[in-house]
Amino acid sequence: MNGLGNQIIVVDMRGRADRVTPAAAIAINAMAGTKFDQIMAIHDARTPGTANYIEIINSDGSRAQACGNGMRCVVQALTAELGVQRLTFETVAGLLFGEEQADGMITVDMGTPKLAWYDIPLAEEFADTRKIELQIGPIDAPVLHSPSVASMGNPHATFWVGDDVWSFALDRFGPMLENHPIFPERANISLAQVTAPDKMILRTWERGAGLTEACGTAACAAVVNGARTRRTARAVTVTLPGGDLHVEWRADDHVVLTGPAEREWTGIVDPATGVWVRDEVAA
Ligand SMILES: N[C@@H](CCC[C@H](N)C(=O)O)C(=O)O
Repeated sequence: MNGLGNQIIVVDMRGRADRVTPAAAIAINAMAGTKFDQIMAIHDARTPGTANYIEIINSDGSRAQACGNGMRCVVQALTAELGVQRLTFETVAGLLFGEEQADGMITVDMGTPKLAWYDIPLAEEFADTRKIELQIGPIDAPVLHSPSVASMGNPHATFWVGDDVWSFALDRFGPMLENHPIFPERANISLAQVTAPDKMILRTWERGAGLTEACGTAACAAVVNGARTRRTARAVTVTLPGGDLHVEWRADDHVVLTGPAEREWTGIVDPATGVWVRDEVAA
C-alpha cells in the first residue's frame, strides 16, 4: 500500500505467534519491486477492546514506535475487510483510533505529543524543546540549526527554513542528523517551510528508512512544533513531496492526521526469511 507515496507493506500475521524479523525486512527491501519504507505487521489483539496489535518495522530492520501513514494504510485495509468504519489498535506507543471518512480519506488519532527532553529522547537536558542547540555546517554560518523537537511516540526534529525548503541536500544532511549523538534513539529529521498560518511544506528524512515521499508522524510533529512556536495555527495542511496531509492538534491535546491510502498489490512472504512469493492479485 502507500500513504501519499510513503511505501508501506501491510503484513497479515493474525493467528501466528512469530514476528517479522529484521533479516526478513531487509531481504524484502532488497528485492526488486518490493522496496518499502515501513512494514506494518498486523497481529492478534493483546488488549480487550482493540482490533489488533500493530508492529512497525523500518526498511533497515529497526522497529519504530509510530507510523502515521502506515496506520492509515492499516485502517483502510481492515475497515474494508471487516466492513466497519472505525477501529482501535494497539502499538508499542499506546492505543490509536482510525476511521474511514465518507469521502474515502483515512483519519488516525495519533494520540498526544510528548515534549519533555527525556521523552523524545534527547541525550542532554533542555528545559525548552521548542528550540534546541543543534546545528550543522560552519559554526558562524550553519546550514541548518535550532530545531524544535517532539515525540509522536517516535522522535522528530523539525528544522525551520525560509522559502528554500527544496534547496537543501536532505539526502546528505539527513543521515548526519538522524545519527547525531543528541538523539540516543536516532531521530526523524524534517525541513519545514511555513507558507501561511494553515499551510506548510515538509520534507523528511526518516529514521531507518531515509528520504520519503511523505511521513505522517513528521507532519504531526511539525504542526505541534509550528503551533507551540507560534509559526502556525493548530490545524494545518501539510504539503509533502507525495501530496497533502491534514493535521489538527486538537484542544484535547490529541493529534489527528487525515489523508489518502492506496492499495497496490498483494503477495505472500515468509516472515522469518523474507523469501517472497509474489502473487499478481490486482488491487
Ligand atoms: N512513515 C512513518 C514514520 C515511520 C517510522 C519512522 N521512520 C521511525 O523510525 O520513527 C509515518 O508516516 O509516520
